Amino acid sequence: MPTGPVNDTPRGAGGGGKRRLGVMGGTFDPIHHGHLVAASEVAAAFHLDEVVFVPTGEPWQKSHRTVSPAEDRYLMTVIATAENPQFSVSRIDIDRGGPTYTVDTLRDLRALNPDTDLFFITGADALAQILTWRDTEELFSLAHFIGVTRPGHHLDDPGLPEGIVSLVEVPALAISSTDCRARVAKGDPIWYLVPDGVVRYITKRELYRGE
Ligand SMILES: Nc1ncnc2c1ncn2[C@@H]1O[C@H](COP(=O)(O)OP(=O)(O)OP(=O)(O)O)[C@@H](O)[C@H]1O
Ligand SMILES: O=C(O)c1ccc[n+]([C@@H]2O[C@H](COP(=O)([O-])O)[C@@H](O)[C@H]2O)c1
Repeated sequence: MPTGPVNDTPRGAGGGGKRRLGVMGGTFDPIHHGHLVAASEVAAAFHLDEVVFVPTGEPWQKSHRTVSPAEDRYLMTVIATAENPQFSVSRIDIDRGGPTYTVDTLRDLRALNPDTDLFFITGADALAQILTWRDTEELFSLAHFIGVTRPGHHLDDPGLPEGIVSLVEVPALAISSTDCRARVAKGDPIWYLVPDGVVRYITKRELYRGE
């Protein structure tokens, strides 16, 4: 359930039966069970109708490292979410091209989904960086933000305007994409850290072997 020092009631709650769309943005290189559990928990706690996973095009704050091709990250995200009728995947950030800014993601999703309240889901580490994102004033006007707990990171409101962020405790899964990539590179298993289909896709496409 939502916890924390901030207002737990999203602005859209009870807002005349509007559709409630969760947005899970990420590089998903690869997608893992930490992402899926976070989205599932927030969907339940905030009575979301759907959660759309949005793989980044070019994640500008990860420019210090090589990111796998967008099509591989997109397909892994589709494979991982395919069985859940509440989950979908959007190509908007990939197809827009160039560096990915969440303000563009949310603007585009607003245009595509009239009469819908947006809930952007972030882990504690991403939330801590949010004031460094592009156009934060407009960003915070487009969605309610939901920060979720993540092992190794402290979850706190980093100073968003009042009522914009809710903090939610989710089951602790100490999984990161970085660790999954390192495991594949070393020949260690990633079974049960990522969905089975994603393990098979990584093997088929020989991702992460040379890292
Ligand atoms: N284990 C986890 N628990 C909760 N939230 C998570 C977890 N892993 C990632 N997230 C959140 O999911 C979103 C997308 O994360 P991202 O795709 O960058 O995965 P990552 O594991 O952090 O990747 P990397 O290790 O390559 O930086 C971010 O908001 C991040 O905080
Ligand atoms: O808008 C920005 O400037 C911005 C900067 C860094 C990250 N983000 C978004 O935060 C989400 C998680 O990013 P990442 O890099 O942790 O995968 C993803 O949707 C990114 O597009 C957004």
